[in-house]
Amino acid sequence: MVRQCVHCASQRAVLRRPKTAEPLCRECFYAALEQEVHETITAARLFKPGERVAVAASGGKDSTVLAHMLTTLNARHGYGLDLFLLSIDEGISGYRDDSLETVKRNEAQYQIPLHVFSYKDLYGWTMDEIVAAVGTKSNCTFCGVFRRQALDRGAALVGADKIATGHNADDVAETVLLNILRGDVPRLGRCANIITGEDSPLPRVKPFKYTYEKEIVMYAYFKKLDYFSTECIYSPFAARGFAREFVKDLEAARPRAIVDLIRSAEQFRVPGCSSSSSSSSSTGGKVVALPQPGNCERCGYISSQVGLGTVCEHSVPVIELRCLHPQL
Ligand SMILES: Nc1ncnc2c1ncn2[C@@H]1O[C@H](COP(=O)(O)OP(=O)(O)OP(=O)(O)O)[C@@H](O)[C@H]1O
Repeated sequence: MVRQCVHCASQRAVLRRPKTAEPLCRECFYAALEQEVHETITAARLFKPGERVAVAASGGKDSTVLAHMLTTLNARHGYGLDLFLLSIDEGISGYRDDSLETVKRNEAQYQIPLHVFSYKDLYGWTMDEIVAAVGTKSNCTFCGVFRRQALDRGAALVGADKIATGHNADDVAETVLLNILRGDVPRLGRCANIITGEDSPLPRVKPFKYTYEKEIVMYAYFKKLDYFSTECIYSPFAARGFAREFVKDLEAARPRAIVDLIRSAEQFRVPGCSSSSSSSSSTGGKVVALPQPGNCERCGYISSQVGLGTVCEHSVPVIELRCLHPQL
Protein backbone atom coordinates (compact mmCIF):
# COMPACT_ATOMS: atom_id res chain seq x y z
CA MET A 1 0.00 0.00 0.00
CA VAL A 2 1.38 3.45 -0.94
CA ARG A 3 1.56 5.67 2.10
CA GLN A 4 0.62 9.32 1.86
CA CYS A 5 2.67 12.08 3.42
CA VAL A 6 1.03 12.90 6.76
CA HIS A 7 1.80 16.62 6.40
CA CYS A 8 0.49 17.49 2.91
CA ALA A 9 -1.69 14.38 2.35
CA SER A 10 -1.20 14.83 -1.40
CA GLN A 11 2.25 13.36 -2.11
CA ARG A 12 3.56 9.84 -1.61
CA ALA A 13 5.72 9.46 1.51
CA VAL A 14 9.33 8.59 0.63
CA LEU A 15 10.75 8.36 4.13
CA ARG A 16 9.87 7.87 7.77
CA ARG A 17 11.31 10.66 9.94
CA PRO A 18 13.73 9.08 12.42
CA LYS A 19 12.84 11.57 15.17
CA THR A 20 9.05 11.30 14.97
CA ALA A 21 8.40 8.18 12.82
CA GLU A 22 6.09 10.26 10.56
CA PRO A 23 5.85 9.17 6.89
CA LEU A 24 6.70 12.26 4.82
CA CYS A 25 7.28 13.31 1.25
CA ARG A 26 10.59 14.92 0.39
CA GLU A 27 9.38 18.53 0.36
CA CYS A 28 7.54 18.20 3.68
CA PHE A 29 10.63 16.62 5.26
CA TYR A 30 12.83 19.53 4.10
CA ALA A 31 10.26 22.03 5.32
CA ALA A 32 9.88 20.33 8.74
CA LEU A 33 13.64 20.12 9.37
CA GLU A 34 14.34 23.67 8.17
CA GLN A 35 11.49 25.03 10.30
CA GLU A 36 12.80 23.19 13.39
CA VAL A 37 16.29 24.62 12.91
CA HIS A 38 14.81 28.10 12.33
CA GLU A 39 12.81 27.78 15.56
CA THR A 40 15.93 26.65 17.45
CA ILE A 41 17.84 29.67 16.10
CA THR A 42 15.14 32.18 16.98
CA ALA A 43 14.16 30.67 20.35
CA ALA A 44 17.78 30.76 21.57
CA ARG A 45 18.51 34.10 19.81
CA LEU A 46 21.62 32.60 18.25
CA PHE A 47 22.26 35.50 15.86
CA LYS A 48 21.79 39.25 15.62
CA PRO A 49 21.21 41.11 12.35
CA GLY A 50 24.44 42.28 10.74
CA GLU A 51 26.65 39.69 12.43
CA ARG A 52 29.56 38.19 10.55
CA VAL A 53 29.23 34.45 11.12
CA ALA A 54 31.95 31.88 10.47
CA VAL A 55 30.41 28.53 9.53
CA ALA A 56 33.01 26.02 10.77
CA ALA A 57 33.25 23.79 7.70
CA SER A 58 35.00 20.44 7.72
CA GLY A 59 33.48 19.18 4.47
CA GLY A 60 31.59 16.50 6.43
CA LYS A 61 27.81 16.02 6.35
CA ASP A 62 26.94 18.14 9.40
CA SER A 63 28.82 21.29 8.50
CA THR A 64 27.87 20.96 4.82
CA VAL A 65 24.18 20.75 5.72
CA LEU A 66 24.71 23.62 8.19
CA ALA A 67 26.24 25.83 5.48
CA HIS A 68 23.39 24.95 3.12
CA MET A 69 20.69 25.50 5.72
CA LEU A 70 22.08 28.75 7.15
CA THR A 71 22.38 30.16 3.63
CA THR A 72 18.78 29.10 2.91
CA LEU A 73 17.31 30.38 6.22
CA ASN A 74 19.32 33.62 6.09
CA ALA A 75 17.75 34.39 2.71
CA ARG A 76 14.28 33.09 3.61
CA HIS A 77 13.88 34.79 6.98
CA GLY A 78 16.09 37.86 6.46
CA TYR A 79 18.48 37.16 9.38
CA GLY A 80 20.84 39.74 7.84
CA LEU A 81 23.94 37.61 8.45
CA ASP A 82 27.25 37.94 6.64
CA LEU A 83 28.11 34.22 6.32
CA PHE A 84 31.42 32.67 5.35
CA LEU A 85 33.06 29.24 5.55
CA LEU A 86 36.00 28.71 7.90
CA SER A 87 38.08 25.54 7.58
CA ILE A 88 40.99 24.23 9.58
CA ASP A 89 43.51 22.01 7.86
CA GLU A 90 44.87 19.79 10.63
CA GLY A 91 47.42 18.23 8.29
CA ILE A 92 46.00 14.70 8.13
CA SER A 93 46.88 13.32 4.72
CA GLY A 94 44.32 11.14 3.02
CA TYR A 95 41.57 12.73 5.12
CA ARG A 96 41.54 16.50 5.57
CA ASP A 97 43.18 17.27 2.23
CA ASP A 98 40.31 15.42 0.49
CA SER A 99 37.56 16.96 2.63
CA LEU A 100 38.95 20.46 2.02
CA GLU A 101 38.42 19.91 -1.69
CA THR A 102 34.73 19.43 -0.86
CA VAL A 103 34.64 22.70 1.11
CA LYS A 104 36.22 24.50 -1.84
CA ARG A 105 33.37 23.24 -4.04
CA ASN A 106 30.84 24.31 -1.35
CA GLU A 107 32.27 27.84 -1.56
CA ALA A 108 31.11 28.02 -5.18
CA GLN A 109 27.86 26.09 -4.57
CA TYR A 110 26.65 28.29 -1.68
CA GLN A 111 28.37 31.43 -2.93
CA ILE A 112 29.90 32.31 0.42
CA PRO A 113 33.64 32.99 0.82
CA LEU A 114 36.00 30.37 2.31
CA HIS A 115 38.97 31.00 4.62
CA VAL A 116 41.38 28.15 5.41
CA PHE A 117 43.92 28.09 8.27
CA SER A 118 46.31 25.22 8.89
CA TYR A 119 47.94 23.81 12.02
CA LYS A 120 51.21 24.03 10.09
CA ASP A 121 50.83 27.80 9.63
CA LEU A 122 49.43 28.47 13.09
CA TYR A 123 51.55 26.10 15.20
CA GLY A 124 54.38 24.91 12.99
CA TRP A 125 53.36 21.23 12.85
CA THR A 126 50.71 18.94 11.38
CA MET A 127 48.65 16.19 13.10
CA ASP A 128 50.54 13.64 10.98
CA GLU A 129 53.79 14.89 12.55
CA ILE A 130 52.30 14.79 16.06
CA VAL A 131 50.99 11.24 15.63
CA ALA A 132 54.34 10.15 14.18
CA ALA A 133 56.04 11.57 17.29
CA VAL A 134 53.63 10.61 20.07
CA GLY A 135 51.41 7.84 18.66
CA THR A 136 47.64 7.62 18.61
CA LYS A 137 46.90 7.66 22.33
CA SER A 138 45.02 10.89 23.25
CA ASN A 139 45.65 12.32 19.79
CA CYS A 140 41.93 13.10 19.30
CA THR A 141 41.80 15.03 22.57
CA PHE A 142 44.74 17.16 21.53
CA CYS A 143 43.57 17.59 17.97
CA GLY A 144 40.20 18.77 19.31
CA VAL A 145 41.82 21.35 21.58
CA PHE A 146 44.11 22.59 18.81
CA ARG A 147 41.22 22.80 16.34
CA ARG A 148 39.14 24.76 18.79
CA GLN A 149 41.88 27.30 19.21
CA ALA A 150 42.66 27.35 15.48
CA LEU A 151 38.99 28.13 14.76
CA ASP A 152 39.11 30.98 17.32
CA ARG A 153 42.28 32.39 15.86
CA GLY A 154 41.16 32.03 12.26
CA ALA A 155 37.75 33.57 12.99
CA ALA A 156 39.37 36.49 14.83
CA LEU A 157 41.80 37.08 11.97
CA VAL A 158 38.98 37.41 9.45
CA GLY A 159 36.79 39.56 11.72
CA ALA A 160 34.03 37.11 12.67
CA ASP A 161 31.53 37.95 15.42
CA LYS A 162 30.47 34.34 15.99
CA ILE A 163 31.31 30.75 15.03
CA ALA A 164 28.56 28.29 14.09
CA THR A 165 29.46 24.60 14.27
CA GLY A 166 27.67 21.54 12.91
CA HIS A 167 27.51 19.70 16.26
CA ASN A 168 24.25 17.76 16.13
CA ALA A 169 21.96 16.23 18.78
CA ASP A 170 23.82 12.89 18.66
CA ASP A 171 27.16 14.67 19.26
CA VAL A 172 25.72 16.53 22.25
CA ALA A 173 24.15 13.34 23.69
CA GLU A 174 27.50 11.51 23.34
CA THR A 175 29.28 14.34 25.15
CA VAL A 176 26.70 14.22 27.94
CA LEU A 177 27.35 10.49 28.37
CA LEU A 178 31.14 10.91 28.30
CA ASN A 179 30.96 13.61 30.98
CA ILE A 180 28.76 11.36 33.14
CA LEU A 181 31.26 8.51 32.71
CA ARG A 182 34.13 10.81 33.71
CA GLY A 183 32.17 12.35 36.59
CA ASP A 184 32.99 15.74 35.10
CA VAL A 185 30.23 17.78 36.75
CA PRO A 186 31.25 21.25 35.55
CA ARG A 187 31.48 20.11 31.92
CA LEU A 188 28.25 18.12 32.27
CA GLY A 189 26.55 21.34 33.31
CA ARG A 190 27.65 23.28 30.29
CA CYS A 191 28.17 20.71 27.50
CA ALA A 192 24.54 21.00 26.44
CA ASN A 193 24.66 24.79 26.14
CA ILE A 194 23.57 25.93 22.71
CA ILE A 195 25.82 29.00 23.00
CA THR A 196 29.27 28.78 24.56
CA GLY A 197 31.65 31.62 25.34
CA GLU A 198 28.78 34.09 25.49
CA ASP A 199 30.91 36.65 27.29
CA SER A 200 33.92 36.15 25.04
CA PRO A 201 34.60 38.12 21.86
CA LEU A 202 33.81 35.00 19.79
CA PRO A 203 30.81 33.01 21.02
CA ARG A 204 30.07 29.62 19.45
CA VAL A 205 26.60 28.44 18.51
CA LYS A 206 25.15 25.02 17.68
CA PRO A 207 22.06 25.48 15.46
CA PHE A 208 21.78 21.65 15.14
CA LYS A 209 21.73 21.01 18.89
CA TYR A 210 18.35 19.26 18.60
CA THR A 211 18.79 17.92 15.05
CA TYR A 212 19.28 14.17 14.74
CA GLU A 213 22.26 12.93 12.77
CA LYS A 214 20.08 10.51 10.80
CA GLU A 215 17.89 13.39 9.64
CA ILE A 216 20.93 15.44 8.62
CA VAL A 217 22.16 12.49 6.56
CA MET A 218 18.72 12.06 4.95
CA TYR A 219 18.54 15.77 4.16
CA ALA A 220 22.01 15.71 2.56
CA TYR A 221 21.15 12.53 0.65
CA PHE A 222 17.81 13.68 -0.77
CA LYS A 223 19.14 17.16 -1.57
CA LYS A 224 22.22 15.55 -3.17
CA LEU A 225 24.54 17.86 -1.23
CA ASP A 226 28.24 17.58 -1.95
CA TYR A 227 29.98 16.33 1.20
CA PHE A 228 32.88 14.13 2.24
CA SER A 229 31.99 11.01 4.19
CA THR A 230 35.18 9.29 5.34
CA GLU A 231 36.07 8.98 9.03
CA CYS A 232 39.32 10.52 10.25
CA ILE A 233 42.09 7.94 9.92
CA TYR A 234 43.04 8.45 13.58
CA SER A 235 39.52 8.40 15.08
CA PRO A 236 39.05 4.61 15.57
CA PHE A 237 41.17 5.05 18.69
CA ALA A 238 38.85 7.63 20.24
CA ALA A 239 36.79 6.76 23.35
CA ARG A 240 33.94 8.77 21.81
CA GLY A 241 33.33 5.89 19.40
CA PHE A 242 32.00 3.71 22.25
CA ALA A 243 29.65 6.46 23.45
CA ARG A 244 28.46 6.88 19.84
CA GLU A 245 27.60 3.17 19.56
CA PHE A 246 25.72 3.31 22.84
CA VAL A 247 23.72 6.38 21.80
CA LYS A 248 22.82 4.67 18.51
CA ASP A 249 21.60 1.59 20.43
CA LEU A 250 19.50 3.77 22.72
CA GLU A 251 18.04 5.57 19.70
CA ALA A 252 17.15 2.27 18.03
CA ALA A 253 15.20 1.23 21.11
CA ARG A 254 13.61 4.64 21.68
CA PRO A 255 14.24 7.58 19.29
CA ARG A 256 13.49 10.15 21.99
CA ALA A 257 16.50 8.91 23.99
CA ILE A 258 18.81 11.38 22.24
CA VAL A 259 16.79 14.46 23.04
CA ASP A 260 16.09 13.14 26.55
CA LEU A 261 19.84 12.87 27.24
CA ILE A 262 20.27 16.48 26.13
CA ARG A 263 17.34 17.63 28.27
CA SER A 264 18.80 15.76 31.26
CA ALA A 265 22.09 17.62 30.91
CA GLU A 266 20.18 20.90 30.71
CA GLN A 267 18.65 20.04 34.09
CA PHE A 268 22.07 19.15 35.52
CA ARG A 269 23.31 22.71 35.09
CA VAL A 270 25.64 23.55 37.99
CA PRO A 271 24.50 26.77 39.69
CA GLY A 272 26.89 29.61 38.98
CA CYS A 273 28.71 27.69 36.24
CA SER A 274 28.44 29.18 32.77
CA SER A 275 30.68 28.38 29.82
CA SER A 276 32.91 31.27 30.69
CA SER A 277 32.80 31.21 34.48
CA SER A 278 35.51 29.72 36.59
CA SER A 279 35.57 29.30 40.34
CA SER A 280 33.98 26.72 42.53
CA SER A 281 30.35 25.85 42.81
CA SER A 282 28.07 23.94 45.10
CA THR A 283 26.07 20.93 43.84
CA GLY A 284 23.95 19.07 46.35
CA GLY A 285 26.11 20.38 49.18
CA LYS A 286 29.37 19.37 47.47
CA VAL A 287 31.78 22.03 46.30
CA VAL A 288 32.91 21.42 42.73
CA ALA A 289 36.15 22.98 41.56
CA LEU A 290 35.62 24.53 38.16
CA PRO A 291 38.48 24.72 35.66
CA GLN A 292 40.53 27.89 35.83
CA PRO A 293 41.41 29.19 32.40
CA GLY A 294 44.93 30.55 32.43
CA ASN A 295 47.04 32.50 30.00
CA CYS A 296 49.97 31.08 28.13
CA GLU A 297 53.20 32.05 29.84
CA ARG A 298 54.86 32.47 26.46
CA CYS A 299 52.38 34.14 24.12
CA GLY A 300 49.67 35.32 26.53
CA TYR A 301 46.88 33.47 24.68
CA ILE A 302 44.26 31.75 26.85
CA SER A 303 45.47 28.23 27.67
CA SER A 304 43.35 25.13 27.28
CA GLN A 305 41.67 23.31 30.14
CA VAL A 306 42.68 19.76 29.28
CA GLY A 307 45.88 19.61 31.19
CA LEU A 308 48.10 21.67 28.95
CA GLY A 309 49.13 23.74 31.95
CA THR A 310 49.70 27.38 31.24
CA VAL A 311 51.38 26.89 27.91
CA CYS A 312 48.99 27.13 24.99
CA GLU A 313 49.09 24.87 21.93
CA HIS A 314 50.61 27.67 19.87
CA SER A 315 53.77 27.54 21.92
CA VAL A 316 54.10 23.81 22.44
CA PRO A 317 56.34 22.10 19.94
CA VAL A 318 55.77 18.36 19.49
CA ILE A 319 58.79 17.33 21.46
CA GLU A 320 57.61 19.32 24.50
CA LEU A 321 54.15 17.77 24.37
CA ARG A 322 55.78 14.62 25.67
CA CYS A 323 57.42 16.40 28.58
CA LEU A 324 54.45 18.56 29.53
CA HIS A 325 51.88 15.82 29.16
CA PRO A 326 52.97 12.53 30.63
CA GLN A 327 49.62 10.96 29.62
CA LEU A 328 50.87 10.96 26.03
N1 LIG B 1 38.70 20.91 10.22
C1 LIG B 1 37.63 21.61 10.55
N2 LIG B 1 37.48 22.87 10.09
C2 LIG B 1 36.40 23.61 10.43
N3 LIG B 1 35.43 23.17 11.25
C3 LIG B 1 35.53 21.94 11.73
C4 LIG B 1 36.62 21.08 11.41
N4 LIG B 1 36.44 19.90 12.02
C5 LIG B 1 35.29 20.01 12.71
N5 LIG B 1 34.73 21.22 12.53
C6 LIG B 1 33.47 21.74 13.10
O1 LIG B 1 33.14 21.02 14.27
C7 LIG B 1 31.90 20.28 14.08
C8 LIG B 1 31.97 18.93 14.76
O2 LIG B 1 33.08 18.26 14.28
P1 LIG B 1 33.29 16.68 14.35
O3 LIG B 1 34.72 16.43 14.18
O4 LIG B 1 32.57 16.18 15.54
O5 LIG B 1 32.68 16.20 13.00
P2 LIG B 1 31.30 15.64 12.55
O6 LIG B 1 30.33 15.47 13.67
O7 LIG B 1 31.58 14.48 11.68
O8 LIG B 1 30.83 16.91 11.67
P3 LIG B 1 31.00 17.06 10.12
O9 LIG B 1 30.03 16.06 9.55
O10 LIG B 1 30.62 18.48 9.83
O11 LIG B 1 32.44 16.76 9.81
C9 LIG B 1 31.75 20.19 12.57
O12 LIG B 1 30.41 20.04 12.19
C10 LIG B 1 32.32 21.52 12.11
O13 LIG B 1 31.38 22.57 12.28
